[in-house]
Amino acid sequence: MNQQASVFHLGLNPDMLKGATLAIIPGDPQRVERIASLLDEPELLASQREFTSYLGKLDGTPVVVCSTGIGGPSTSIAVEELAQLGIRTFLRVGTTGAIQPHINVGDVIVTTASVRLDGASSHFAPMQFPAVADFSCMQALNSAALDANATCHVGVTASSDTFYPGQERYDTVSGRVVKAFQGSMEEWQAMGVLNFEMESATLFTMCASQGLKAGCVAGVIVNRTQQEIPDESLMKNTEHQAVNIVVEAARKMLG
Ligand SMILES: O=P(O)(O)O[C@H]1O[C@H](CO)[C@@H](O)[C@H]1O
Ligand SMILES: O=c1cc[nH]c(=O)[nH]1
Repeated sequence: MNQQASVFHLGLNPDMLKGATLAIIPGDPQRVERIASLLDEPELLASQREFTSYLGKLDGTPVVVCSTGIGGPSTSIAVEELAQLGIRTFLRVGTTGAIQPHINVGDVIVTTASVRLDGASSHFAPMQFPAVADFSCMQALNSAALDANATCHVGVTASSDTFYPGQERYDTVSGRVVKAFQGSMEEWQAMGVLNFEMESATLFTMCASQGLKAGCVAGVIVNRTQQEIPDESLMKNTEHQAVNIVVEAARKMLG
């Protein structure tokens, strides 16, 4: 904490959180206001770098919404500093690329555990430690998805530091992917991995290894077996569905 008792990056101090213990954490700062609008009495707290935060209430209980930015390093900062401020449960809501043919754009995925294709998680626990979601968070997210009549897939996610090589994308300047990732998507598919995203490995490892709870729901905006570029209008609807689900899951966690 600095001299004003604010944490280093988020621009928040303990008084501002009013005792909140649960945070909803999207990657995109622009998603924060939309999530906060579904809470009672939403109030902008701070906006610094990739970290925009709001406080709101669900059935009278304070809830924080704070963006993590893209990837493990910034996610680790957001989660660390929110935990310093008293947050104990983290519900990530993101967008994702599915890699199994039966998953459609518009579906949602609740992650049970993540393949640790990130670097930040190894700063919290050795690679033998699983990046596993908290069971009660998974249950709340799955139940909220069913209540919303969403098509929900529950399973393992590959969570990568990079959007391009780590997710075996060849539509890059060089057109190359390093050998370590060539053929990796096919291998994950064969192992039943559902999707790619970029934060859950760090989030789950740091939470599971430090007595914190974490869950992750993501809206499917592309299916990598069909297309690389998302349809903008479908993307917004998918994102909104995932947002509605995470807010209702938060309500269940607090109830
Ligand atoms: O939509 P968000 O939450 O940012 O999540 C996904 O989108 C970003 C990549 O486009 C990565 O952060 C990935 O995890
Ligand atoms: O393919 C995708 C889509 C969203 N986010 C990712 O990390 N990958």
